[in-house]
Amino acid sequence: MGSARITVIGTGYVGLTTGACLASLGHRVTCVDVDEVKVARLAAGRVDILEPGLEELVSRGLAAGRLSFAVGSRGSVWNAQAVFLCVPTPMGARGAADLRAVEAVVDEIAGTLPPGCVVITKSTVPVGTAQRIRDRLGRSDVPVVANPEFLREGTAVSDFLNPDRIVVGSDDEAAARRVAALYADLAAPTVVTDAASAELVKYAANCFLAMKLSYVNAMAELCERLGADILSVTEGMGYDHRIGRAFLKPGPGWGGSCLPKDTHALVQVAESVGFDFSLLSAAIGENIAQRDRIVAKIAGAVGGSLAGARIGVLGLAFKAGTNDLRDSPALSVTSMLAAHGAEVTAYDPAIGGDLPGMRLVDDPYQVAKGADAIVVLTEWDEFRRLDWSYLADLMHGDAVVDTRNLLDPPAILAVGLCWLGLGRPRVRARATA
Ligand SMILES: NC(=O)C1=CN([C@@H]2O[C@H](COP(=O)(O)OP(=O)(O)OC[C@H]3O[C@@H](n4cnc5c(N)ncnc54)[C@H](O)[C@@H]3O)[C@@H](O)[C@H]2O)C=CC1
Ligand SMILES: O=C(O)[C@H]1O[C@H](OP(=O)(O)OP(=O)(O)OC[C@H]2O[C@@H](n3ccc(=O)[nH]c3=O)[C@H](O)[C@@H]2O)[C@H](O)[C@@H](O)[C@@H]1O
Repeated sequence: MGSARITVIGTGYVGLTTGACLASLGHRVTCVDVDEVKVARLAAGRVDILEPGLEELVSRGLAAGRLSFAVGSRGSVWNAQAVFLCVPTPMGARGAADLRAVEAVVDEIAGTLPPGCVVITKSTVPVGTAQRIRDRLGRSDVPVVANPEFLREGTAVSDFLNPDRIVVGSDDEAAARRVAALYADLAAPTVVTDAASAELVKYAANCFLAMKLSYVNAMAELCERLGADILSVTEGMGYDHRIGRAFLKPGPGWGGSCLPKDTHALVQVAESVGFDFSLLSAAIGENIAQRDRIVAKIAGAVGGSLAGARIGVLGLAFKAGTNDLRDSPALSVTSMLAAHGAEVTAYDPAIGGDLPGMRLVDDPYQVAKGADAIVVLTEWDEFRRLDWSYLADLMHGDAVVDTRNLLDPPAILAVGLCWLGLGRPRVRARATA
């Protein structure tokens, strides 16, 4: 397909990035959503999610006439050659993926899809979904192709345009190759396979990453108990090409809109075919334990009890570079602190407004006023550049709990504060030791 007519349904992180990037590759793209306000803002070139380069790409697409926005999918597919489904597939009952949005869209478009148009699942969907969509569409002239997306939030545009690989799977190989051709200009390694394998690649990759993180978080805990330093341990591991350096940073647990729901969904899919995926279940359990350990560490830093303790939190997003709070470990930790009776004041450079269980402020120094401890939960770069001497003056206590190992311990030590990282030796100022 040289320049194709494409409809993208769902304009969230994946849909909007897909639409804007495909338009930048020369395709003519209509992006559709049920949210009328969002569509109106996008049509005016306004992007509300924090994604470097996305707003510029949307503006360029609009100006070139290659990108447009519409409400409702039924009227937006009649002349499409390819329709991408990018709607949410959140965690549903017993951890399974909730496919109601996908099914609703399929029902809406079934009657208006032109013959030969390819329907593509870019949403993360369990094995068998492409087949179920085919059955639901009831259209022998409309092939369905699974084409999972691997972009990360915060780097969505650059990940989409520089993918490690493209995966396309269908029981109609020609249709899979037509979809692969949409990305020809990206010159990425391409896996052309059956639909079930393509669907499983996505879960296999996300769940592997989640297991790697649970492993490294457990290793950090072991380092603390054994007197080793996780930085040296992961450095030593990372030089092994079979392991690699990426995804070896301990933190307050892995979160976000995908790893948590996808791990649960795969455990559930395995269960449905009689396989107890205990390895993956253990990684999920380890992720819950990690949050408990962080809360215990903070309690220990303020003398054992959180009741009445004043905790200043730096960072709420599930990772730096995004304003997404979905399944953020930072939010679970802050709500656990509040549930234990702590008074939480929090700051995040990308988050404003009101959040339950905390006072949200718009200046990092305000979290320090009268605080017994400052806790770093998201690895925003700007926290490295804070004036720790000023923060120490504002604080009541002396503990800095750095759950991302982000800060420079000697700088904290130099102003008389105590630094506690994850899996690292505790650093305490000599005067207060
Ligand atoms: N967020 C991410 O980094 C990634 C997400 N995914 C997968 O992509 C899918 C979408 O995720 P996000 O983009 O994060 O979701 P999102 O929540 O950011 O956006 C989804 C959009 O779909 C719209 N929508 C819902 N029902 C609709 C309908 N019936 N018709 C039209 N629009 C509808 C919503 O209004 C919203 O704008 C999920 O399956 C997710 O697992 C895959 C890779 C990366
Ligand atoms: O399916 C998805 O939605 C996406 O899920 C993740 O991307 P994302 O959710 O944007 O976040 P990651 O960068 O993977 O981070 C996930 C969590 O792990 C944590 N993390 C990551 C790396 C690390 O070294 N340490 C660590 O604690 C992050 O803080 C965050 O809470 C995958 O990385 C993407 O490939 C995938 O497309």
